[in-house]
Amino acid sequence: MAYETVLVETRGKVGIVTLNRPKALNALSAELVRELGQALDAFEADSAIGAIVLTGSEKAFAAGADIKEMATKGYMDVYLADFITSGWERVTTCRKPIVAAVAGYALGGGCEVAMMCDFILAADTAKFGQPEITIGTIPGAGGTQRLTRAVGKAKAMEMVLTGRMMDAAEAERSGLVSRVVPAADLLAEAVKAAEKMAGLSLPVVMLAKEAVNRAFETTLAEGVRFERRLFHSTFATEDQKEGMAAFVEKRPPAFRNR
Ligand SMILES: CC(C)(O)CC(=O)SCCNC(=O)CCNC(=O)[C@H](O)C(C)(C)COP(=O)(O)OP(=O)(O)OC[C@H]1O[C@@H](n2cnc3c(N)ncnc32)[C@H](O)[C@@H]1OP(=O)(O)O
Repeated sequence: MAYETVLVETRGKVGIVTLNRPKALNALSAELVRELGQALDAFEADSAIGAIVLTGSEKAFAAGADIKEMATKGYMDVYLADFITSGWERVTTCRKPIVAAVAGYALGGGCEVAMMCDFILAADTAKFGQPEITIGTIPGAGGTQRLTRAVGKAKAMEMVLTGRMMDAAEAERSGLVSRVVPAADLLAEAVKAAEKMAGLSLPVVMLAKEAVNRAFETTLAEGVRFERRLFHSTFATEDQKEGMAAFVEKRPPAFRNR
């Protein structure tokens, strides 16, 4: 598949998608979002891939939806096309784990796409924000919801109502990102985390991801019941037998994704 706006590569069991519109700070055009979806489809379908890294450039993970493409749209254009939902949420339906590796700006839709990933590793240069209010609109790809769940109401309100950006250190303190690393190490660290996941049992990793995501959708009691059922189901896998036998026998496990 030939891509124009993303670069796609593999390193062992890790698929890497790099957003690639450097002159527009990786603004998320319709074409880029479509190609991102195609790249994720390809990695999901590839049984050799166990985890995915989504990244951008040194200057920008992504500076948001493409404002030039969006500026003249009318209500019927955005309503009938269900603008933002269609295509963008492909990241949230990906069953394999996705790490966002963020350097530079992750603004508007860029911040929203990063938050759709399973976790965010940030370079010390990263800046997160929802500046839509400064251009006369509001977040439309989950920013008001996911940011609030990640950092709490006070910080989310300030960011959404004023457009203030958060730097990497504040993002880590606030729970938006899992870790901050030097910019030069960002991709290597993200690939290392992805390799770790890709070396585990894919079905069990998928179950774990599903269980954590359920925490955002349900009550504590329901979530705990759901988790217990998934936990029980791991005992039907060959990989649970292999993982525990390997521990007892003091050898590395050889998972077969079964
Ligand atoms: C998804 C929704 C619904 O939530 C909506 C959104 O995402 S709305 C978009 C939210 N994002 C923003 O408002 C950020 C817009 N960008 C900026 O504020 C600045 O570009 C910056 C602070 C990120 C960086 O500033 P600077 O270093 O001065 O670079 P620029 O000269 O401004 O930008 C370089 C180049 O990139 C183009 N650009 C940047 N962001 C976008 C964008 N979101 N859409 C389209 N194009 C963008 C910018 O226009 C420049 O290109 P040229 O005009 O020089 O060709």
